[in-house]
Amino acid sequence: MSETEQSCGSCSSKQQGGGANQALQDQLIASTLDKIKYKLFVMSGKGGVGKSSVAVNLAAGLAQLGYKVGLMDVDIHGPSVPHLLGLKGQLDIERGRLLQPKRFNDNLGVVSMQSLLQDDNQAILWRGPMKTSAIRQFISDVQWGELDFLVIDSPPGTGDEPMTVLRTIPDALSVVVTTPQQVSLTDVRKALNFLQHAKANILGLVENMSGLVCPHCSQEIDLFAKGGGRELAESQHVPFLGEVPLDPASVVAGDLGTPVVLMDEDLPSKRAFQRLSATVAEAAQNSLEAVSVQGQ
Ligand SMILES: Nc1ncnc2c1ncn2[C@@H]1O[C@H](COP(=O)(O)OP(=O)(O)OP(=O)(O)O)[C@@H](O)[C@H]1O
Repeated sequence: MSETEQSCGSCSSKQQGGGANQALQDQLIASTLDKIKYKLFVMSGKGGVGKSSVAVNLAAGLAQLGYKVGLMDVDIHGPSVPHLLGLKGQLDIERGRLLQPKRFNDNLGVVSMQSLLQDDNQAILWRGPMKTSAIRQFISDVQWGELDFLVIDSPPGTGDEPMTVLRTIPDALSVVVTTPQQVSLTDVRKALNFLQHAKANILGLVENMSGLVCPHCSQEIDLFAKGGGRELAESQHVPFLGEVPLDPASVVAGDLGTPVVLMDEDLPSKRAFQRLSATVAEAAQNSLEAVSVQGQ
């Protein structure tokens, strides 16, 4: 594996074209986002808590409910969305044309920054400004059309990528993912501070890996304790959106490229993601209504 400074296909085509015009890009971003009703920004304070799994299953769960959904993965360094959905290959990039999302099914289209890179195995050494410009370009250059929901998966933490997404999509509703362990809860507190500082809209908190359902006896074991996410949400006055158990089937589903929420079997994590999707859809609708009432 070689390490290199690399630009994505989309960036390089614009550079050849004479550099991006910021005002024009702002217009393009605004016209893309205008056609999308709700933008869900899935984030976490800590890596490995299941943020991408939540983003993928939430997108697939909303699509299953009949909504038109887009899923955008802006994790440049560790994109897992294409793997979790079994999507391979790069997006077609033609100079001067908008990018078309890959279709996962009739209701769900997907784009990942990984599919813009020339070589999946190359480590990328992008610094802050490059990431910011690549993400803005990525948001402006995808032709989503009319969508009910755009689900955005970003890298963990409070770095350049989350900040760029929040600045570019000010009406994004943040869904914060945590696990019940103390170390994750401490990081999520920092993530909530970051969101408040960025004046972001917080839709609520999800507790992932919340108890383990034994595949043999179906008894629930509190492997990493349970309920810390709900308690934290209450103490921080943030809505609690739901909990998803630790379910080995979820890992198998991910490796098969099928979100667990779409599996045929009746699984604890499938049921949890279905509940979460319905709760999120309702919370998003309520939040938009609240904003329009405040604006009257
Ligand atoms: N509810 C769950 N039950 C069992 N395994 C899970 C669950 N949620 C996530 N996982 C597994 O945990 C691992 C990490 O999940 P995932 O990649 O979604 O986390 P992440 O927070 O997005 O990670 P990163 O910080 O790298 O972006 C994966 O192997 C995934 O299959």
